[in-house]
Amino acid sequence: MENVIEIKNLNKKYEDFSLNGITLDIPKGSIVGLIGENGAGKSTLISSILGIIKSSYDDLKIFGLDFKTDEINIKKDIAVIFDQTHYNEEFTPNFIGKILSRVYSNWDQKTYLKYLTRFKLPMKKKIKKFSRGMKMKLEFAIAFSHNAKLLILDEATSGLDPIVRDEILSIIREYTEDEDHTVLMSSHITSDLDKISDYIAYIHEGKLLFMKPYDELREEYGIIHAGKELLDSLNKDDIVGYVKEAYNYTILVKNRSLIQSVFKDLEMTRPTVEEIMLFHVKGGCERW
Ligand SMILES: Nc1ncnc2c1ncn2[C@@H]1O[C@H](COP(=O)(O)OP(=O)(O)OP(=O)(O)O)[C@@H](O)[C@H]1O
Repeated sequence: MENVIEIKNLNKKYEDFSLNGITLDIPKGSIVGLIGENGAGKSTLISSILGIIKSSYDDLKIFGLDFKTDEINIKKDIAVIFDQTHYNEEFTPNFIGKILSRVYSNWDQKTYLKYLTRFKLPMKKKIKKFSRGMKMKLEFAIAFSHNAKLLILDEATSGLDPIVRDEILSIIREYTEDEDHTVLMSSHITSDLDKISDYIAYIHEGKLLFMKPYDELREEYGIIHAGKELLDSLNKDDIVGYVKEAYNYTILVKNRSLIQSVFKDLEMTRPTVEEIMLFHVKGGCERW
């Protein structure tokens, strides 16, 4: 499988935090959801990949090109959307189009106008008068108008209402219908990632815990509601974490099919991304 991003042993050290030995491949044509608690290192990783902050690594390739020698070429094909617009709020979409047509050699003004119309964004209104949803849609219109092959979103959908978020998820899905298009997306709204991710990459305290296909995750893990007796009879290595509720335990297990083959009548549900994250972080505890 072709990879759009290949990172080998990326490290970044701050005084009180370090990203440690991140090795990660992002497959072409996929949507990769990047998860992790506050301060886990998601933004630091994204900024490192983009060269916004300086990090060390054994290898960083994007589109098969070496980031150290081809940064400028690589960046032409990347669009990044953060949780805030980085355009001057005095600008209008009309003016931004004019500027960007000079910045990007592959700027497509027709496509830009098409998206502005589709998103109902007024050409001549200053961005400062836009709602947050409108600002994010403008970012997407821009990203899609210079034919970016890699879209990186860092908390881009936070603070948006469910309807706008849903619309944005549809736009992202539509974007990846072209198999040359890839998305790396960090979000705390894990239900959004449940809806669209092909892979989940999980960063915890500066380390990559795993990067796995979403379907495999749902296949591998299971949620069990049971009593202490069952908790005690499970193989300890299969228990990712558990929570004691009023009358029983909620347990996140690995090796779901193996457990099911031993405990045939046991009811197991498939966990959401949020449950996988919570149980990994909290381990075994009385309650969250
Ligand atoms: N410029 C900086 N100088 C020192 N420490 C920093 C700097 N930028 C980030 N950090 C620290 O690095 C750690 C990781 O931050 P980062 O923003 O990457 O986490 P995150 O996973 O994106 O968190 P969140 O979900 O809250 O956005 C934090 O402890 C933060 O304080």
